[in-house]
Amino acid sequence: MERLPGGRRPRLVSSLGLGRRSWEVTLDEERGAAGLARPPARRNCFVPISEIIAVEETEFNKKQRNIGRWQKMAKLHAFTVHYVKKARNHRWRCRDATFWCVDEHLCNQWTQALKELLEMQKSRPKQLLVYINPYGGKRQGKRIYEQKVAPLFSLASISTDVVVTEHANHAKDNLFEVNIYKYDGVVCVGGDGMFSEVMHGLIGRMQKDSGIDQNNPKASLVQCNIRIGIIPAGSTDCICYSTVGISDPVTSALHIIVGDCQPLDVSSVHHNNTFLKYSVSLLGYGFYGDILKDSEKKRWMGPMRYDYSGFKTFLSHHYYEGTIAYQPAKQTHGSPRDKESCRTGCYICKQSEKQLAEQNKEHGLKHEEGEEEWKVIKGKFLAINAVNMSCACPRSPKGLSPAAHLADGSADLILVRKCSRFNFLRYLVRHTNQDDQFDFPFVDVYRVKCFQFTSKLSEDNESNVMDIGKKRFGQFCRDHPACCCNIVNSTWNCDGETLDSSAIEVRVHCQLMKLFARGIEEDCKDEAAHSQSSIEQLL
Ligand SMILES: Nc1ncnc2c1ncn2[C@@H]1O[C@H](COP(=O)(O)OP(=O)(O)OP(=O)(O)O)[C@@H](O)[C@H]1O
Ligand SMILES: CCCCCCCCCCCCC/C=C/[C@@H](O)[C@H](CO)NC(=O)CCCCC
Ligand SMILES: [Ca+2]
Repeated sequence: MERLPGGRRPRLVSSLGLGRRSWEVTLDEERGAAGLARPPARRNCFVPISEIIAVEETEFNKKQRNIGRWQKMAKLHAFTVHYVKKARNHRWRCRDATFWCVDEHLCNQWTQALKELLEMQKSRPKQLLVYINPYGGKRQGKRIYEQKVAPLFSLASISTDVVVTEHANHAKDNLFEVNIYKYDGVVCVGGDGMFSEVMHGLIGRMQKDSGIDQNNPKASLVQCNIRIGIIPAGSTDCICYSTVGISDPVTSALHIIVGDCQPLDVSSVHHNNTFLKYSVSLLGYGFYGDILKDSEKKRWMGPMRYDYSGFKTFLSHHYYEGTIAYQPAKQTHGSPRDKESCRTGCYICKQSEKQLAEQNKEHGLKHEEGEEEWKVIKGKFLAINAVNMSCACPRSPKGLSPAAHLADGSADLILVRKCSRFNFLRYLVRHTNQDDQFDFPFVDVYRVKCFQFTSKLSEDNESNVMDIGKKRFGQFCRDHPACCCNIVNSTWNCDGETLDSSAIEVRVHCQLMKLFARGIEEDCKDEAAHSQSSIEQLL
């Protein structure tokens, strides 16, 4: 085909068959879309090129019958376009449309042009490294990958190296050994814990290869440009749900195929200049730490373990004393009490991206310590939750902090002070409905860029190292036996992994890594326009 200046193809407009009818089909490179219209009524629809999964020549007679007289008159030539169909609740599905015509040359011209345009989608992965946790969630990871995901990858001509993990940390250790640079992305099939493993492997490997010491809490970490794709097959799947809007393996596979990219903030957790963990979703002490610790003993229950341990922990109603010091995130434009949530193309996250690029230009990788003041809060808390993202999941569809941003360089620090069981239940119920969960006198929320926490017990231990009599681990408050003030420490729940250290230092690293996702898309308000734009509706 002849090219226009700049190498572009002229607009391709042809009369092609689809189903039993003839359509005016357009390939508009400038608009980045392929569309079809049916004269004279001109009902039309367009599919963005970026949402076409694959194009293939089709043996017409095998696939399509019943198109009437055309089939008898001449040999028909056909090609099939596989594309993304957006359904309700952020669910994506793969649909196909087979176009036919009598002119073989025209058919080849269309197939060729579409294939070339797909080749030009440079953000699409060609080679992926896949880790499957066969024991995550309901133990369906392998089946989900083989039946729902692998066929789509193969349709999109993505080649894969697949590792089914044999033990915990298998994926993480493996990422330090393989040549990760030959892959366009790493896919984890499992839950938040499996994602965490892959993220630790990738971030750790990047720092190792760049000579950066992860034990230094002030180190500026090297961004990881190898994207991670999450095929949800775990118990909570909070990271997938909060970044895609649904926990659905086919939807996630399609986001990987079309090459979506969503930057993500990562918090580093240190104790005494020793690196402990990274966190992207929930870093929770008290309620969520205790649930996790109890539920780990009941892994055999599958996802139900969280309901069982959640109920038990709620009844135990333990609170913990400690001190939190934090630096507010002054550079971000939002607030945790905003009514707007982080959505695809989020303005606030875009601003943070610009700031980050400017900072890197000015200081390179050198970390500039801010002069901002530290705020200090002492108290008795039922829960201390720091979230880098909303933490929406099927159990809590708007999450623990509905206005938290995926990539603004900050975390929301939620402090739930000692209160009655009834009030705590009211707070928990608001995780699941539309009411404002921060509108309680015993709940405070701050947007922070870093914080430190020291439990009362570790403060006491530090100041009275010699006074062994004061270390009464495992006992309850002697002064008030019925007060539920537990003088043992709680545990940190770090993205679903336990962390026993009760004195930690946390810092948010803006957009340290990237996912094959695009954030949650705005709901299509105009349902009529939405349905009109689907090929199925036209046929
Ligand atoms: N082959 C394996 N055998 C045992 N444990 C494994 C294996 N592969 C991975 N793991 C570990 O299993 C843990 C839990 O896995 P995963 O996150 O997939 O499921 P989950 O805990 O049910 O879901 P969620 O994290 O969403 O609550 C991870 O921390 C991971 O390190
Ligand atoms: C009476 C109704 C009360 C209902 C209360 C429901 C509250 C649900 C909130 C869920 C918040 C999930 C936050 C995400 C945490 C993940 O990083 C982590 C790893 O997967 N999951 C858990 O710790 C699992 C945590 C599960 C807690 C139940
Ligand atoms: Ca954030």
